[in-house]
Amino acid sequence: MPLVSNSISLREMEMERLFATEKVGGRALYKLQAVTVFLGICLVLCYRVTHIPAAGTAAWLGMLAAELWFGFYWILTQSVRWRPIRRHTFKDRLAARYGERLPCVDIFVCTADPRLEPPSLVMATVLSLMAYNYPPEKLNVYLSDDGCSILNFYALWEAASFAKHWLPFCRRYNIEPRSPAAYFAQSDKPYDPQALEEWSFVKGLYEEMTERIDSSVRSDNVPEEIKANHKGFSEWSTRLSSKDHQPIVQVVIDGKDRNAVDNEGNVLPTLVYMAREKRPQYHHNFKAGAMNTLIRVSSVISNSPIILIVDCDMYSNNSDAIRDAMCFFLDQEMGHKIAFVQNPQNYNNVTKNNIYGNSSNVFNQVELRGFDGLVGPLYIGTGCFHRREILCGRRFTNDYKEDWDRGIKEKGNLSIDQIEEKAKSLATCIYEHNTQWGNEIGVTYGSAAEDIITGLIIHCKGWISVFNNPPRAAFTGVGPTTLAHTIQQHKKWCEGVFSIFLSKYCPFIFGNGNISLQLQMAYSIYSLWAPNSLPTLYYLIIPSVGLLKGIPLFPERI
Ligand SMILES: O=c1ccn([C@@H]2O[C@H](COP(=O)(O)OP(=O)(O)O[C@H]3O[C@H](CO)[C@@H](O)[C@H](O)[C@H]3O)[C@@H](O)[C@H]2O)c(=O)[nH]1
Ligand SMILES: [Mn+2]
Repeated sequence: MPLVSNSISLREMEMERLFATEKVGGRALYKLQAVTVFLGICLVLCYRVTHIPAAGTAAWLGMLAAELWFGFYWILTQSVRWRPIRRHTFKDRLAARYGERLPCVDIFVCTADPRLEPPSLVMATVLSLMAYNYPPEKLNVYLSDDGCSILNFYALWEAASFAKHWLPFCRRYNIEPRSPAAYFAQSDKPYDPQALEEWSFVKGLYEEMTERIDSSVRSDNVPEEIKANHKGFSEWSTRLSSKDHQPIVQVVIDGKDRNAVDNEGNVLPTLVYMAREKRPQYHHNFKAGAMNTLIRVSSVISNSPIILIVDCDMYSNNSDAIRDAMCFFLDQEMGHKIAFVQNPQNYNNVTKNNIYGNSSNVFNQVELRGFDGLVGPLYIGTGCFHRREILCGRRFTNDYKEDWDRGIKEKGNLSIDQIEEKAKSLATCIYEHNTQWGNEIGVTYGSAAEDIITGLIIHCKGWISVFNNPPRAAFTGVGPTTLAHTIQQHKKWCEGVFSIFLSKYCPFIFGNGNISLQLQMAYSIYSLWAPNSLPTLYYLIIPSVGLLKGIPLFPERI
């Protein structure tokens, strides 16, 4: 009975999978609606072409041009609406198969300005990332400080000692979220007296630490007696400017050191501070430059196969997020094709009905899922797990096998000081000169939307990506709430993605032959945001002007 045995083996194969993919329902209805919209667009265009008036011809033709554009743009958007999919992971199967034999992970957090991104909040993010439900000896957290601020270094030093209490507390009570700032703001006092005692003790420690950090920020100074505690403070013995300074790499916690343990004797994750060299005469390439330096610096300290990139204002909200990502990377059928696992960018300070649309519901709930149905979501800069090799430029080949066991796990012959010196030599301004960094290797330079372009190149090299949107969001952060901030952020994004469209990375040119036409269209939705504003403005302004002047631009009777 070959049929039956076939179906059993197929079922068994399904049971082996670490994640499932399902189509989002209601597609037939959506497609029906889309066909009616398409017909509507055609009818509007027909009417425009066949009813050109004698008076106000130019304005009428302008309306036609705007409608042609809207029709074209609507067709582009269908690429991400046609077949959205949903994923879910099987962490129990991952645990059954691998136990704790999981790959090492390097976590990159970036910050740029202690005035705009308060060090105490950056530390809440760092602590949430150190507290993942993942073997701590396999976690390495790197903070890139583009502001080169002693305040951030001091805050990280404080966070390292608070982590000795925080990590066991998180583990014992299995709390969520693991950002102490978010947790204490949300959680109620526990009823159990013993738990309450510990809760109050840890909360007290956290508040005292935050107060010390905040007061040093207010006075823009770190007390002298504290500076004696760590050799790293001597880097700031001369006053440094954020735009002109030597490279700094300081291993604040060395996870390979047997003495680096929390107050219950468990290993701590490695924690590293980095401020890459900055000189006025060299371009620093913003966040992309920081990420590329971290890729190199981490390669001599931990060199993990997986890299998680997080903005400092986005804390980990789900301590299982790394295990979720591993369900994709370690899946036997698809894992070898997956370059990155992207989580949505959720904001906890923005309501669902925010008037500027900053909660990005359509993008997060519809479009990213639509991308996933094509080849996978774009890389959106934060909340993304990358494979190191692929971020460093590897092309897809079917025979490539990832070495999940890689990573520097044991103490080598070099001392920490020697490792730091080696890392510093990789964080200089001139290191990248005459190399392919920022071009063929690492995050791509030249656009304010370095993330989108990097993701596009990875897709063009044959890899796929995965969108993971678990019920409990993996990351949440602070989004813009005022009109001024919203405009500023949208301007940066619009400029960034439009510059991609005008460059050699234009999805229709660069993607031609490398990715499907649908994916080229999908990328273009965002690349064409900026020009989309022109017909929109025209459509808003000209009909009103026409109304005032008595020139009708819409049919008077239907
Ligand atoms: O020279 C710089 C500039 C920025 N950053 C950091 O980059 C992150 C993102 O910058 P931000 O100014 O907050 O931009 P957003 O508009 O919030 O960022 C979104 O858009 C960016 C560009 O598309 C992506 O890189 C981000 O990941 C994504 O969250 C922040 O953590 C900054 O600290 C640096 O490290 N160095
Ligand atoms: Mn931000």
